[in-house]
Amino acid sequence: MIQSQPQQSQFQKRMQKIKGFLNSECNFSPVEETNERKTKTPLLTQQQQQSSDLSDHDTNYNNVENNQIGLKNNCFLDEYTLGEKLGEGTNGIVWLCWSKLDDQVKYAVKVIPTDDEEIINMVKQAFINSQLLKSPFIAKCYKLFIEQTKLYLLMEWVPCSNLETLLKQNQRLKEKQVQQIALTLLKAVKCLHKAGVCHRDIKPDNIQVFMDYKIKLIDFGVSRRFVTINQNTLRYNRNKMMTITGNIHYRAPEIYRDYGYDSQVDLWAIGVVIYQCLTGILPYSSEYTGDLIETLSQREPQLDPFHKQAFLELPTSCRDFIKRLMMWNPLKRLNASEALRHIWIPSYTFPNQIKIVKDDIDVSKSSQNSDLYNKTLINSAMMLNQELANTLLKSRRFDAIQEEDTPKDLNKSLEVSINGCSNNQDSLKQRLEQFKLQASTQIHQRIGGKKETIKYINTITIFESEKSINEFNPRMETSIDIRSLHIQTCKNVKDLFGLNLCESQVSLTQIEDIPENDNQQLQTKQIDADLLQQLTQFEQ
Ligand SMILES: Nc1ncnc2c1ncn2[C@@H]1O[C@H](COP(=O)(O)OP(=O)(O)OP(=O)(O)O)[C@@H](O)[C@H]1O
Repeated sequence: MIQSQPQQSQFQKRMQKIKGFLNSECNFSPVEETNERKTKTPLLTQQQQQSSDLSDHDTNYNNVENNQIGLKNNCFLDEYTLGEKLGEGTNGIVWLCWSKLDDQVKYAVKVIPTDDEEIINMVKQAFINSQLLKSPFIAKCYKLFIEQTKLYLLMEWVPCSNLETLLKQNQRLKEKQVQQIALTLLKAVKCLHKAGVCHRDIKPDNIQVFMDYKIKLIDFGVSRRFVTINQNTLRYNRNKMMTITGNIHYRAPEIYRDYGYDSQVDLWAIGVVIYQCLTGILPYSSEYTGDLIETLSQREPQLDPFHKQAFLELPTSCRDFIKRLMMWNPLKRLNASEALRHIWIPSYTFPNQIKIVKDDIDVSKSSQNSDLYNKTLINSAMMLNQELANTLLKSRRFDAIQEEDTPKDLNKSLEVSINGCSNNQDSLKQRLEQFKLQASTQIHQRIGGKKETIKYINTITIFESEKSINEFNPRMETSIDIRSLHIQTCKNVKDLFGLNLCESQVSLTQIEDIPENDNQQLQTKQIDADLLQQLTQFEQ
């Protein structure tokens, strides 16, 4: 269609402006949103401001080559052919497509009809945010074409259904399936947050689920960069977000607070998604939006969802996990890394072709299996520290879970006993003391307001090891041989962070879900002999 002269010049002007915007060292840093409250629909009305003194965190936009943004005269439809419709969102339709030069590789393209500059900037922002992310669990965005009345966002095609469709078909999913969804979703969000990006619209529609229940996160339409670096001071800023956005059923309560919110809102949304997948119901819902907003705006935690029958039927560790993700207070809520270490999240799976690098080993997972733990993985002081960190993390979170009731017994104690090698007893003791101090400080700060002291760790005892350090790891001077990690609780503590401790002296590896109708039985996982052998080889 031939444009009339005035329209053309207006369009050209706008393109000039956008080009200038893009070329000005590509400073797209999202900046603090205005303090003014805005309740807006995703994409259509959200406002973003520019700030010149803030630039991007840990990545520069030079990575985002200009040719990825189709600002030239090239039209999307000159280069790509549209196929079938894949889905429809509030702001546009998603189509299958392929390049005219190579029809073998398929893509998905979101076509957003608009000539509103604000929306153009928003989509650009979302596109740029997506460029910061490299995760197998996040759908890639390849190119953005900005044309006169349409935007074309070219993405990786994720050939599977979304979680919303799955839930419509099945209502509830099996625990194992949800565990896999949770694991991969948390990995996606961990990557997102590490890059300083908050998704802000995690919901079943935006989660594509494969046959093996691994996911890919899509739609960064309302995502926001919350970490920026101040060029003058070279210090990182964590910017609070203010805009009320995302689907109301997945919105964290702090979104309705005046002091702003941070990336922890994504963790709340994951908690809601998991709750919904396992119970078939939404934790907070109402016929009237106003009622829902009122519930979420309450200062005190609204705990009704945790008293619903469908929720109470879930296994203890699962309930514990959901509660920790749905902590009213975002500071008490697990972050993505912490959530990945929760006992409900399945361990890393070791595929047939085993390939492990040391950094990949999540020590906390090894603690779920005593053989694996004792024989192969934990053989350095560093790892011991990490293991203790996990113990303490859990202890610390024990405080957090008390959101529901006030602790009955404030004198609970926890003893961590480590079998260590005599050579390194002194340095080990020193490290542990230091660690203990740090831990108690943290706990003290956490509960300081209440002027109460809950002691989680009374003593850390180191026992002589049966074997000498050299037999295990001759290369590392500081390494120690830890035969097992024991924690001892006082008599009253039977249930720590939602899990049964059973005996007075149990290895962390033996903490398992409380079995139905058998509150004292201890279950230990059997280790796969092949896996153990492969891991042992790796250690050598
Ligand atoms: N990369 C993709 N690969 C395959 N299908 C996709 C892809 N992106 C989106 N879809 C499909 O298109 C549908 C619409 O996606 P879109 O992101 O536009 O909207 P939405 O997230 O459902 O809604 P809204 O934009 O209102 O939040 C999705 O639900 C999904 O099924």
